Order: sequence, then C-alpha cells, then structure tokens
Amino acid sequence: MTTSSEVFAPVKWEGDALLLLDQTRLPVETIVLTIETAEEVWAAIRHLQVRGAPAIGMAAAYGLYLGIRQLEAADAGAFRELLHQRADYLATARPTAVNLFWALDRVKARIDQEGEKPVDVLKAAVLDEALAIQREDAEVCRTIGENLLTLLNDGMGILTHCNPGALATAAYGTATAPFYLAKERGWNLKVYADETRPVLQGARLTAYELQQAGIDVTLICDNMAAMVMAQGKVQAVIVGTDRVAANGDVANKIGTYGVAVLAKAHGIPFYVAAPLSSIDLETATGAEIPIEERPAEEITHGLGKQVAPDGIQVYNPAFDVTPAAYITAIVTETGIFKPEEIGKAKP
Ligand SMILES: CSC[C@H]1O[C@H](OP(=O)(O)O)[C@H](O)[C@@H]1O
Repeated sequence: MTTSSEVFAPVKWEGDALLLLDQTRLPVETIVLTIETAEEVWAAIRHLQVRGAPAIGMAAAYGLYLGIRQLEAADAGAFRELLHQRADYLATARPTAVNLFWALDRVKARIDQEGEKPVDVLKAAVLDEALAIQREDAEVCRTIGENLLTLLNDGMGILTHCNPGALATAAYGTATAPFYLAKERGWNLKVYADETRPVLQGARLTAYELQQAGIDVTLICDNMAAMVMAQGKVQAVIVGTDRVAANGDVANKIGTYGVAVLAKAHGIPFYVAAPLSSIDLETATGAEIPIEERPAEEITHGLGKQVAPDGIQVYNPAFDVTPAAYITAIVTETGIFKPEEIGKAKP
C-alpha cells in the first residue's frame, strides 16, 4: 500500500490498481491509498478508510478481483471455488451494509453466467463487473436525487445524518443527491448536517463535501436536532441507509432512529434514500438486521483524545433500526414508496 495526496472520489480503479481516498484523514488531509490486495481492501472497509454502503460494495468488488487476479486455477470450476473463498473472506469485513454482500454476490453470479470459459477470461469478467457496479451507481444516485427533488421545494431546510454523500457512493450520494441537483438548478436548499458521533461522518465528511460544492450547509451537534426542528428551520429530513428490510424497517447510522422520532414529533417528513442495492427482501424485519458493534475507543478516545475514564464500560452500536412507522417514504431509483410497500421497488 502506498499513499499520495490527490482529491477524487472515494473509490477509483486506475491502470491496474485500486485507489481509495482514506476517509479517516478527511477533512484535514487528502490521502489516497494504492490498494493491491484483498486483505488491504478488507482492512480499509473494517477501519472506515472506505465507508458508506455503496462505496463498501464497490471496494469489495474490486477487492475480489485483487484477490483472484494472480491465482492459478486449472479450469473454470477451480476458479469459481477460489472466487467464492475470496468473496467469503471479504464478506467478513463489516456486517450491516447489505451492499457488501450484494456486490460480492453480483460478481459471483456474473462468473456463473460466463460458464466454462478460460480462466483469464473469467478474471477479466470479475474486473468488468466491478467497473459496471461503480459505473451504474453514479446513475442510480442521480436518479434517486431526481426522485427526491419531486418532494422538495426551493428554499427548504433539510436535515441529514451521517454521510450519505458523494463520499459514500460513485457520485452525488444518495440522500445528498438532491442537494447537488438543486444547486445545478439554481435552487437554494439549506442543509443541516448532524455531526454524527462517535465517528463524526457528518462533521468530517458531509460538511466537507457540501461546503466544497458550494452548497449551503450548517453543522450541528446531534443533540441540537430537536431545537433546530422546533425553531422551524427544517422542513424535511433525508437520510441514507445500509439495509432496508422487507417490511420497510431501515438500518442506518446510529442516531437515525432518534432523528426519525423527532421528525414525527414535529410533523416533519422523514425520507430514506435507498438504492435497490441496499434493499434486502431476504431479511423480513429490522430485528433481523445484524448491527455492527465497533471498538470502545471510538467513544473513549474520540479522534485520538481520551475523553472517558480508563476501563469504563462502553456500548458502541454503529447502526440502529428505524421502524417503518416512522418513515414517510423510501426513495429509490425506481420511484417513491411507502416503507411497507418497498417490495414493489424491485422490478
Ligand atoms: C449512502 S448510505 C451511507 C451510510 O453508511 C454510513 O455508515 P458508515 O459510515 O459506518 O459506513 C451511514 O450509515 C450512511 O447513511
């Protein structure tokens, strides 16, 4: 792994290497990692150097190629066996964002479709599918933004949580997509970005990318969301998701459920931006979504400064589940859906 300083999208295949923007260093430093192995991809996902459901899926698909490109296999059957082993390894990087598993399954399905072709042709097909996943994600996000814009008006205040942004996708973001499209149209949306403790994706990433884009963004602490809503500054909430269950329950960054309860209490619509790649109809309800628990140090040593006593007990779930009852609509690239009807989103 080598590093350099260059500003660009979170994930990029260049030449014969995977480049990852190290998001743990933002917003102060722009460091690009040159990734050459599946193990490095696994570590980058686990340690949030690349994060955000769609970006995790893209990185994992490239990681699968990095993991098999130098393997020797006697035939297509032996190659598929090795491919599945590498995919199973990458699938252990993080448990909640279904995009990780969706992307790995999509690559495996492509190789099944290729049948008994020469191994070098199958290797090229793995990379081709990873490139397609990233290429398609940009268009998906733009379409989600177009669909969300039909729910918004010029001049609205909108609160978002965590980073469902360009830094979590191939472009535009999911929940942030309408902010970029609105700017293109000359609208003036006012965005309130929750800092999103403990890892501060809102402060470090959403505030950064929207400010860089010249979008009106105001950073608030998570505990200020209620006051901002009570003061009438917010007319809609839009968040991203890591996994939508078949009944419309939504897993997203910890704190999202509380924002949804606040929005309901203030009569503010709560929208979830969800690419089809984040919808998991195999999981019946939010209760079955695996919630990642992360290291205590993210709380006790926030960004490297000790802020809690040695040995204190810590509970650090990285996600929570917002019940469908608190969600006004789930917006995908295929349309706008009541949460309980999310099964209709997939063609
Ligand atoms: C485009 S949705 C991104 C989604 O992922 C974030 O989690 P993490 O930063 O831990 O990967 C958060 O839940 C966002 O809503």
